[in-house]
This record gives sequence, C-alpha cells and structure tokens, in this order.
Amino acid sequence: MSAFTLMPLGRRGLVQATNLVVTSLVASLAIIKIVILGLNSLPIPAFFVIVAGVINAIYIRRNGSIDVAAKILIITALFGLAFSSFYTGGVDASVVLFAPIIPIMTVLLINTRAAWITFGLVCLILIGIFILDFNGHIPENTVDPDLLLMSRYIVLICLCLISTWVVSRFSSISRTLLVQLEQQSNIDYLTGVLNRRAIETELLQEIDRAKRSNTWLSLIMADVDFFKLYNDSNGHLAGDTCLKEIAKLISDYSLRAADSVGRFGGEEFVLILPDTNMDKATEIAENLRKIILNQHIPYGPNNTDPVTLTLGVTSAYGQTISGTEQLIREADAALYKGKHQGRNRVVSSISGSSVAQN
Ligand SMILES: Nc1nc2c(ncn2[C@@H]2O[C@H](COP(=O)(O)OP(=O)(O)OP(=O)(O)O)[C@@H](O)[C@H]2O)c(=O)[nH]1
Repeated sequence: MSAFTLMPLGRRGLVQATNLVVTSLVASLAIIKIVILGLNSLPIPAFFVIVAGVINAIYIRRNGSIDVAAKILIITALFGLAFSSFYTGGVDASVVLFAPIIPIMTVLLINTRAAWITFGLVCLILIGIFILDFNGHIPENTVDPDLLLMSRYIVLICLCLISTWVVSRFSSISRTLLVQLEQQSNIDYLTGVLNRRAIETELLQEIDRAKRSNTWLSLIMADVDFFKLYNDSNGHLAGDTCLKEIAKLISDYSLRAADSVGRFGGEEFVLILPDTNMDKATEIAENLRKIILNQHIPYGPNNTDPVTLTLGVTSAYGQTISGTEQLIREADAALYKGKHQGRNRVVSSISGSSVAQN
C-alpha cells in the first residue's frame, strides 16, 4: 500500500494540494526576493516552476492522469532545484536546503521506488552544483550576505514546517491504522460481532476475574436450528443475511457492557456473561430464544417455518472454574442435549448436571 492511499484526501487531492503548496511557496519566495532585491534580480527559474505548477493545476482540474501530474510535479521540483541553485550562488544558494523534501514528496505522491530514484537524482544535482561551483562555473551571487542568511532561515523554517507536517501526518495515520487492525482482528467479518479468537481471549480474562473475585460466570452457546435446510431452501447469500440478522438481534438484546457476544463458527454464537448465575443466564437464553422465534424469519420448503435457536447454558463459580475448555465443553454438551431433545429450547448445565426448559 503506498502512502497516498492512507491520506484522507485521496491521491488526486494530495497531488493537487502538494502542487498548490509547492507553487505558492515558490511564488511567495520569488515575491520576497523581488521586494527585497528589486526587479533587476528576477528569479527566472522560479517563474518556470510557477508556470509549470499552474499548468499542472489546470491539468489536474481537467481530470488529467494523476500519475502524470505527480511526475510533472517531481520533475519540476528537480529542475527548480538544479536551475535555482545554479543561478543563485551554487553551494551557497538557499534553495539547496529544499533538496531533502523532494524524495519525501515522491514517497507521498508516487512510491518508495520512485523516491529512491529521485534521491539519486537529487544527489547528482547537488554533486553537479558542487563541482561547477568548485571549478568557478557558477554565476557570482551578488546577494547581500545578510539577505542570504535571512533567505536561508526562511527556507529552513519552511522545510521544518513541511517535514513536521509529513511526519506528524504519518504517525497519526499509522496510529489509526493500528487501532483499526486490532479491531478488525477481533471482529467476525460477516456479522460484526467478536470472532472466535476474541471470544476465547475474552473468556480467559473473565475466568481469571471470576476466580479472583469469587463470582459466577456463565456461558451461552446458541446454534441456529436446521441451518443447512435454510441455506438449501433460501440460498447461501440469504443464509449470510440471516446470520447477520441473528447476530444483530443477540447484540441488540444486550445485555450489560461487561457481556460479550461472538460468533464461534458457522451458525453458532456465544455469549459470555460475567457475574451471572445459572438462573439469570437461563432467563437471558430463554429471552433470546423467544426473540428469534418471534422474528418469524421464514425458511423451509414452503417458506413458513420460523428460524429457531437451540441454546446451551453453563455456569461456574469462582475457583471451581478450571478453564475455557471446561466451560465451552459444558455449554456445547448442553446445546447438543437441546438438539437431541427436539431443538428450539434452552438446556442449562451446572457442574455436570443439566436442566431442560420447555
Ligand atoms: N450462509 C452461511 N451458511 C453457513 C455459514 N457457516 C456455516 N454455514 C452453514 O450452516 C450449516 C450448518 O449445518 P449443520 O451443521 O448440518 O447444522 P443444521 O443444519 O443447522 O442442523 P442442526 O444444527 O442440527 O439443527 C451448513 O450448511 C453450513 O454450510 C456462513 O457463514 N454462511
């Protein structure tokens, strides 16, 4: 992924904005030079850069290729660096301070490979200017030393501003990306609830908490009944929509901030209910069963049977919880007991025993 795709402006906007900044920066520096030194020291190379910038801006506005516009901008900057430094004192020219910004611009606007090529060209320009200056081929700079110093400081300040902006922009984009990546790695892509990995991590944390604080912890496993038949009669895409709807109904029913909802796999959902005993967890499971049933999501050969859930509940207390596997196994066993008893029901289990509702 290249840098520009991370920018909220988009690539076109970024090339447009950079073109505008470069053109207006060069124009401002040219005006400052004319004001200070008068019309007899016209910054000719700067005018070429400004004209190229204006033509490029028109080209971008008329929906020209953004690849071409980015390349024109970088080539213009390289020519500007070469000719301005040649005509304004060679090694002493203020404009040479702008050299590092050109490869940075190239990373942003084109890609890393182009940036290294630009870096090589910048080095060649700087070495060329040095050799010409060393051999006395650079036109003499008539600028007053105080003015030269001042212009160098103006350029340096501009450079500081641009590099601070670029670095701060990249660091805030990478922070946002990291947060997004972390969130995405925990989310089930289809339903938007937690995925299995996140649910297992969450369960481990809640087991530790329940053990430390000697409280109840309940787990509900909910499986959609006859979902293969749903897919067969309504199609796989409709099956996906159905799973999304069920995940939304389960999440919307929620529950407290401490509770977690996830998709354990296929058409199986999980709820982790900290500080919840078996009676309360069974009541929640029963409410969820009724909510899904009352939605009357149709399926079956005649599209008349409502989608139902079978739910297995398990609850364990403080230090007696041995681990995630124990809770998942017990909730799963309760769920499959419910399937064998005819589905569309809640089966609860505690310490090996199980109680069927309905
Ligand atoms: N549309 C869709 N179907 C899925 C997805 N994940 C699993 N399935 C389907 O869910 C169905 C599960 O079928 P089974 O395990 O036989 O269970 P069932 O038909 O629900 O029957 P019981 O659970 O015994 O009531 C399979 O047909 C899977 O293809 C998914 O992400 N989207």
